[in-house]
Amino acid sequence: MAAPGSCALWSCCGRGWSRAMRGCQLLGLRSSWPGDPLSARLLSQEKRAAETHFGFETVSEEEKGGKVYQVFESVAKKYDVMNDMMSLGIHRVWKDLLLWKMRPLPGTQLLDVAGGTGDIAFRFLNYVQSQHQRKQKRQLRAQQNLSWEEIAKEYQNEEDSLGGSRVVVCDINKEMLKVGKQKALAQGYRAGLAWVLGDAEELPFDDDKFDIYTIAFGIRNVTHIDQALQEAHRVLKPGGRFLCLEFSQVNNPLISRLYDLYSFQVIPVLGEVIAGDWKSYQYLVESIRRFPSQEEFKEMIEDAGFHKVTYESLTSGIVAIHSGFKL
Ligand SMILES: COc1cc(O)cc(C/C=C(\C)CC/C=C(\C)CC/C=C(\C)CC/C=C(\C)CC/C=C(\C)CC/C=C(\C)CC/C=C(\C)CC/C=C(\C)CC/C=C(\C)CCC=C(C)C)c1O
Ligand SMILES: C[S@@+](CC[C@H](N)C(=O)[O-])C[C@H]1O[C@@H](n2cnc3c(N)ncnc32)[C@H](O)[C@@H]1O
Repeated sequence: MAAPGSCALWSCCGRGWSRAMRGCQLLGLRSSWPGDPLSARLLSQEKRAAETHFGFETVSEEEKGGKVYQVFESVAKKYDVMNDMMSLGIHRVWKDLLLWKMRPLPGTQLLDVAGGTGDIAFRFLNYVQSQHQRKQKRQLRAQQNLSWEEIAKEYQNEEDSLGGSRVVVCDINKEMLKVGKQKALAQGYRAGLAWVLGDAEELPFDDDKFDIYTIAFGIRNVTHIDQALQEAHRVLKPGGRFLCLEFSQVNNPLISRLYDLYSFQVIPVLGEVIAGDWKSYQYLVESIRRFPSQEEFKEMIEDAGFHKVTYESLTSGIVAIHSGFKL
């Protein structure tokens, strides 16, 4: 396996330790010796608290990052085709809806975390480009006496065709980014697009930098969701918006039965047949069941400091889009 975002794993272990220390400090135990009974109890509680889930499996927090890395390293090349096959193309509609909800303005600086192979970024670039072109056409129509050279010049500046908008795709997985970059090249996306290797829990960006933060089908895989939400809050400018598209809780009992059947009986089989990878797709369906409900996730977003948090369930709650603002 390639180095699984080695810095991310280091920082994960480091954070576990520093959290334990911070907990002791808050309890006024800074000078206590790990050998005394109270400290030993606190440390063993900390050790238990450091367990988490990888699908239905209980694993240590340190292990989870590496396992998630392996999943996406393994599926990267077949990722896009799998999504179309498994969802019969429905994931495209969900992603389009995320963009329609976002309605980015000219000049928007977007950070797409866990951006993988670039689906949200490409939609963003299409959206801002078509908005900009519409505006440009309106302006050119209003200026009747321009020469053809002036008109041609308006259309030629590629950077400017986005009206100053930019998107940064940030993902922890080298293989997913590699597929994304190849796709961008093949589909002609170049201007206004950057690819950054980074962990949602420790974003490599300054404070107050972006207008919009998106995370689509990503947050479910993160070890410390609360930490990722705090990072989203940190990197957004005041007034900036958080948008998350993620699997959620189905609210119709009949659809829920069919959904379970499809998820557990069909998806891993498709994973095996198309991508030669049953386990990764078993993890996908298990991780979906482990993810908090719409209301629970809304509270987590509020706890991270976001305001005006709302959500919209799509396709009977199979997925939901959560939105919040940094004020
Ligand atoms: C490793 O981690 C991952 C790997 C990835 O490739 C992707 C992700 C993240 C995910 C995305 C980027 C989104 C795209 C991927 C998916 C949507 C796959 C996950 C799918 C589910 C958990 C199930 C829900 C699927 C859908 C809503 C798509 C529509 C599918 C159907 C309508 C099923 C049609 C299938 C058949 C007719 C085949 C025969 C099926 C059976 C014998 C089983 C019984 C099933 C049914 C009778 C129908 C199932 C009905 C539903 C699912 C309910 C649909 C409800 C409505 C349309 C309202 C990643 O993390
Ligand atoms: C299901 S894919 C979603 C990709 C893309 N957003 C989409 O909608 O198609 C999940 C992505 O989350 C990434 N990921 C998992 N844990 C992460 C973390 N801690 N930080 C950043 N990205 C992470 C994976 O590498 C993977 O590319």
